[in-house]
Amino acid sequence: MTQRLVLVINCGSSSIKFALRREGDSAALLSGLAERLGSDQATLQWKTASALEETLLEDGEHGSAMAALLPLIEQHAGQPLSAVGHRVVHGGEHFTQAQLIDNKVIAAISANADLAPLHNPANLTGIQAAMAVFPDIPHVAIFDTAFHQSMPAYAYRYAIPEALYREHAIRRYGFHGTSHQYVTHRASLLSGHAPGRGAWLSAHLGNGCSSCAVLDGRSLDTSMGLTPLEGLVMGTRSGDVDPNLHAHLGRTLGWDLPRIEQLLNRESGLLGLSGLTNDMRQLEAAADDDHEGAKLAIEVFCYRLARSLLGLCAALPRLDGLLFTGGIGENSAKIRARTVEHMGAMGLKLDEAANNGHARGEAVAIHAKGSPTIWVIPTDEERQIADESLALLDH
Ligand SMILES: Nc1ncnc2c1ncn2[C@@H]1O[C@H](COP(=O)(O)OP(=O)(O)O)[C@@H](O)[C@H]1O
Ligand SMILES: CC(=O)OP(=O)(O)O
Ligand SMILES: [Mg+2]
Repeated sequence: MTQRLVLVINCGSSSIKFALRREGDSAALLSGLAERLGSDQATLQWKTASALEETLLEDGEHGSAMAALLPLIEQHAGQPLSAVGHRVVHGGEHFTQAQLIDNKVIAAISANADLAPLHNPANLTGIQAAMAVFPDIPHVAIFDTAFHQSMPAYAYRYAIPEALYREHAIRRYGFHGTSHQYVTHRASLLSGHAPGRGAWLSAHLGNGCSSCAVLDGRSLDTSMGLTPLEGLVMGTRSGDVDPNLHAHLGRTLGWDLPRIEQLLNRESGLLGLSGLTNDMRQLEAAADDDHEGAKLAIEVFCYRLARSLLGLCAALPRLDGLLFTGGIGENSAKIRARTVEHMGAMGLKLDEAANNGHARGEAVAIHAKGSPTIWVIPTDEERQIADESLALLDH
């Protein structure tokens, strides 16, 4: 029997990540990234086992990026696709698992757009563009929120009147579930636990950042909430602020809600603190050159992350390990070191040589002797999405 092929689309506001995966293979046949969409510098990069290529996209919108992907997919597939799996960030309370996309599912994703303004509208654009290009195969939505539906009520409820939950579904949802699920499962295998078992803290640190407590494959609590703004300091998002900030800015500066939303989602976080950039690699370089804003942004990022992780220990009966993943978590020895320095209360300590010597793309243990385990585990949201898409077709 031929192994099935799945195309995975992870559509962001200005980028599309994609992967073509054959069932059972450990590596993607083809993977790539279209970025700076919506600008005149949009590019499409893709790689296979043997090549890495890049081209400029003349009309760099999501639709034309999707159209540019098609010939690449056909060229590398060698057989028809069985499904397209789409990352969808906010699934609300309706979606606890993968869904075959139809008009009803599209309407529900659209209805959740207010709760993930940076993400759901872009996810829908990707779905519609891919459906236009591949109209005859199943399209599957995999939700960032689904994995966190196992959280107990005491973790997901806000301390506000009950009617707001009952009538308006206002509660904590959590995001990056695909990534937290993937890395904690890998950690169980790498650490010699039974598959999926163990008590883990997971730190997903990319442009969006979240932490999560996972026990035996179930999310028990996480740092993001109703929307992907709650919790940690991120690239351009503030994470937690005093909720009275909204009223204060309204009263004292006359700011309306869209202005405040813009401030907290797009102008804050590492960018806001440093006054320089949302990009951690650039911040680290600037901090090395003694840029005060960059140094402070890094300090706040690490301290707030450690505080969140220590807080999440409340959800776990013990700690088997701490996992770092995402662009920052996988690549920045400095961020890992500074964060773990704040976590001595839980007995966590890094092996400096292992932390500094970590090779990109590999899963490695980086803890000192006597410390709970600490791992760097490259995430693979696309692989998890491909697996879940195929599992849905088999149901
Ligand atoms: N070598 C590195 N050192 C520090 N930060 C890095 C490094 N490589 C990537 N990053 C950071 O990772 C972040 C992007 O993470 P990524 O997971 O790719 O983002 P996304 O959430 O868009 O998928 C950026 O802040 C980038 O600067
Ligand atoms: C939910 C979220 O923050 O996603 P991303 O990291 O892709 O921005
Ligand atoms: Mg991400």
